[in-house]
Amino acid sequence: MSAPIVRPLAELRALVRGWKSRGESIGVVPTMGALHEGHLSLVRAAKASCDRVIVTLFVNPRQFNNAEDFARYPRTEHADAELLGPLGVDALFVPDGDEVYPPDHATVISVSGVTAPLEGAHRPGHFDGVATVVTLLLNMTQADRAFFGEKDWQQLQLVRRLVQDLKLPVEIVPCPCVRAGDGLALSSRNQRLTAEGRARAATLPQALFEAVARIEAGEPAEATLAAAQAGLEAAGFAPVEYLALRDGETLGEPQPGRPARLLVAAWLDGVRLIDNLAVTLP
Ligand SMILES: Nc1ncnc2c1ncn2[C@@H]1O[C@H](COP(=O)(O)OP(=O)(O)OP(=O)(O)O)[C@@H](O)[C@H]1O
Ligand SMILES: CC(C)(CO)[C@@H](O)C(=O)[O-]
Ligand code: BAL
Repeated sequence: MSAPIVRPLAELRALVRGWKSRGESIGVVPTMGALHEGHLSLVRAAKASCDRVIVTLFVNPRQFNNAEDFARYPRTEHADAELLGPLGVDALFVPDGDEVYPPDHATVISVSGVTAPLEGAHRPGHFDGVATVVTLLLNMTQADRAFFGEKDWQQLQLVRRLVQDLKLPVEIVPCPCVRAGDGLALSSRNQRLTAEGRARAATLPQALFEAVARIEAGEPAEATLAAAQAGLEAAGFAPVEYLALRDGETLGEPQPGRPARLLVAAWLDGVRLIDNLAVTLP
């Protein structure tokens, strides 16, 4: 059986009111659809700790800095609902664009600092779109807990900052990145790779794992990252937008004694891939 699709906000609000009146906790998993095992792991985490689970599916036009990327983004709503049914999802909320952003919508949520480098620098406007829609989705669902994947590490730090700063009454639950057998982080954009490109894409996580091992063994980060980038370019990644060692929370310069993160964004055959790993600085 498919998960029930809910479109009007009024219908979602009625469900939420009923659940809250019975004291049931609500978890939300925000997505842009084209669901895969990465998303399903978030849903399972939500089911494990919440009485009710809402998955949202909204391909948010405001976070696409590239019109072609928006147009090509996979849209598989009915297959998504079928995948979610057996997991016991209570509602797949698929709001209409006009209800999320009516013509007179005039509010933008902008988080500074953590959003400035990396994705923020390469996708202008992207994080304003994410912050605005996440705030809307949290308000629309009234969730007690919201589940986000560590695959989108910088997005996760943005959401944590946003929730703290706006004092939103929701707990943000980070969920580990789910990878294919060859290490590639699952992502709906992987579907755009050819079979040959998909095989080569595993070079990306392999380069990250190797660089992390070297840095943790005490090799100088700068030279290690330069070698890793050259390896990626030799494997056909072009351009490598960034391959950077950062503080895991602020995304600023890494600090001794604090968790660090190695993050990458690189294009392979016209498909933009991102990934990241934890680094314990020696
Ligand atoms: N491999 C994964 N492991 C864990 N969580 C994931 C994974 N992929 C996506 N997520 C999480 O699922 C949520 C929805 O992500 P989204 O719908 O953008 O999926 P996606 O596959 O990452 O798509 P995209 O191709 O846009 O990157 C986010 O919190 C994201 O971090
Ligand atoms: C959090 C999110 C659903 C907001 O549109 C999106 O950025 C995503 O899928 O990671
Ligand atoms: N998973 C992040 C959504 C995006 O790339 O727009």
